[in-house]
Amino acid sequence: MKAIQIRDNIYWVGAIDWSVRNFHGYETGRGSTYNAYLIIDDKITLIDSTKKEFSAEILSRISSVIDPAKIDYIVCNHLEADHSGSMNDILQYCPNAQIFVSQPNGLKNIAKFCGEHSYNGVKAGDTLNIGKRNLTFVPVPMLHWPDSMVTYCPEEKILFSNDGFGQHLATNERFDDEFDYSILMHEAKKYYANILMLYGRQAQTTLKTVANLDIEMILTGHGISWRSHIKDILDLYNKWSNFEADEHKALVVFDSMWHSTELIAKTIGEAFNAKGISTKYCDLKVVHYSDIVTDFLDSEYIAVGSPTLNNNMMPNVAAFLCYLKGLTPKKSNRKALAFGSYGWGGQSIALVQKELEEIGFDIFHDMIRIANQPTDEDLDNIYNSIIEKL
Ligand SMILES: Cc1cc2nc3c(=O)[nH]c(=O)nc-3n(C[C@H](O)[C@H](O)[C@H](O)COP(=O)(O)O)c2cc1C
Repeated sequence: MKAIQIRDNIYWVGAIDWSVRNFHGYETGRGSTYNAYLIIDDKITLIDSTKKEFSAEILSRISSVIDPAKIDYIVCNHLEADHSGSMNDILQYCPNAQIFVSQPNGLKNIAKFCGEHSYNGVKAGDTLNIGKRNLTFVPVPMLHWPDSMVTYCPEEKILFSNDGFGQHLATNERFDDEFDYSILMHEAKKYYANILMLYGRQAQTTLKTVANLDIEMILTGHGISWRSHIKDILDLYNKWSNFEADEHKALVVFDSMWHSTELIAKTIGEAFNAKGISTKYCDLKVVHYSDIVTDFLDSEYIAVGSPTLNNNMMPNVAAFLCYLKGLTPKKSNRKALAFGSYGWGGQSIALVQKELEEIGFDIFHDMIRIANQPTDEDLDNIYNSIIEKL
């Protein structure tokens, strides 16, 4: 397989994963890529690698430019196996290559990911000269692991951003001006929501650092890289990392066995719409939670409903709330409501509300509990009561 030239003597040598549909629970309907970059300078330098399953692919792309035995330096911006998994296989060809990883967090753990080798720890601002070019290391802890860092090349004005600004997208195109803009931005938002939403503070710190750099290209660790829409993606990261909500957006998330909770969900949505708040229905039987959190990222309101099943909420709803709880920053101040139908005990609704409170949402309306199927009168009451609160 061939490398793709990015600039003179800089190549993309990553792998395209057309088939991946589940990435640690995140539904990746458009696949993904594991991006790695090769710089040919006095010291031949590889930046990041791929999942282990793609060792042959990265090695063949590297081999289309140089003999992998000639690699002098490898930069590991992030230990996670999608960026480091093939490093051990690559090192079989260039056992004397020097490896650079963040210090202390990368250095502490890299052997567990890449095997026993000699590693060099780098700190904020450390610079590695590779010939005509320099590489400056900028650790970005918890964006999204403790070891995460980005690498900047001032001579090229390129930021190798690893997981920052990436998207899960399998594509032969490498740059933002070669690909459908709205799909790209949607996937960038989905990536931020599912991987980085919890780490808004760290993203803000990174954005401040990035703002001081002269950047012509952001070469990402996944999907498409940025050269024409850098300002757009930085502005969006600023908005997302501030956790800014649109007061005209609501989500109604539910599961339902016999449609009663579903009827309540539709009524709640109609009330939102009547107040000019655009509402998305998310039936957990068919909408994946990684898509729901993408919409949640900028929705002011969220209503979550579950019928009672065996004294509990539905498993789908519990899974969604568990995922949402893990990703939502503290003090999020989003507005929430619990609802559902039940047959006798009706425990699910209070359990949902408790989870919403624990996540830190403002409960803007009393929980809605309806025994069995809601009557027209029940639905009218729900509609009017919600209108009153909005
Ligand atoms: C398998 C099963 C278990 C149930 N367990 C409970 C329960 O423990 N407590 C309760 O109040 N209702 C229970 N119900 C009744 C449902 O909550 C009730 O039928 C409700 O109206 C269903 O809402 P839905 O139409 O949104 O699915 C159960 C129903 C089924 C089918």
